[in-house]
Amino acid sequence: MLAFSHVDSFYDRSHILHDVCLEVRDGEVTAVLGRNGTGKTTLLKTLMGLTDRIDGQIRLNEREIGKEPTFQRARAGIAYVPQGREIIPDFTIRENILMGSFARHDGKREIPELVAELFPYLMNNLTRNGGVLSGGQQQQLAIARALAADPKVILLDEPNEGIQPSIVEEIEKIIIRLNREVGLTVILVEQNVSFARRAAHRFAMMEKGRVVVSGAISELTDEMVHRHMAV
Ligand SMILES: Nc1ncnc2c1ncn2[C@@H]1O[C@H](COP(=O)(O)OP(=O)(O)OP(=O)(O)O)[C@@H](O)[C@H]1O
Repeated sequence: MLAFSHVDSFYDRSHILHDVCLEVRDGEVTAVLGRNGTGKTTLLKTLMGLTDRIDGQIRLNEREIGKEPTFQRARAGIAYVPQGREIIPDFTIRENILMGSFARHDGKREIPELVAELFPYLMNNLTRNGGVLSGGQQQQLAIARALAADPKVILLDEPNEGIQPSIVEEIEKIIIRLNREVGLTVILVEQNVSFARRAAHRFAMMEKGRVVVSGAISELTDEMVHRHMAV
């Protein structure tokens, strides 16, 4: 169980998250929804320790991680796939994947079997540079890098943004497999409500830095989507 308890989060003096309470259950997909600029990315960054300051508590099982540095949270099993993917263009595919392995708790520096199984294209092109890949391939690479940390929880920030429609379905299938077959806990920031409904067990809707409604995905009504997501 991952739990935010009355969390406020800041960039310098900008107060972005307000009194966020949220429980993310083990083995489930939790979709974080809301309009642009409502704090979804900041929620993930706060969990990774990438904002400047927080008040409140973040617990991973019984451990309070809210004041720990980012690398310790990564070692505790939380992996982050950022919006925009942040691939290192001049590093090869192999090097980009192995970057994730530095967060492994057991010190192994290897490409996991799971990555080979999920991403045959990457495995067949390990010496190509990350920068020459398409958006969809870079998204796969960013997920592979996260998996190289052998995480228990994976944070995905709009994984289908800017990706060709033909590849979107592939990425969606992989995300669902990571949860249903591999057993990873997933926090998915998503604008596509239809995918969120298919993939997620629970949802949290954000508005102006607050979680305004949350619950089982079956409780997400069209009226809520309209009220909190229509532009
Ligand atoms: N580094 C930063 N310094 C100051 N303010 C920031 C910073 N990053 C984001 N913000 C502000 O925090 C608020 C929430 O942004 P955030 O990116 O978390 O929203 P979001 O819901 O993920 O939106 P999007 O869908 O556009 O990514 C916005 O008002 C944004 O301008």
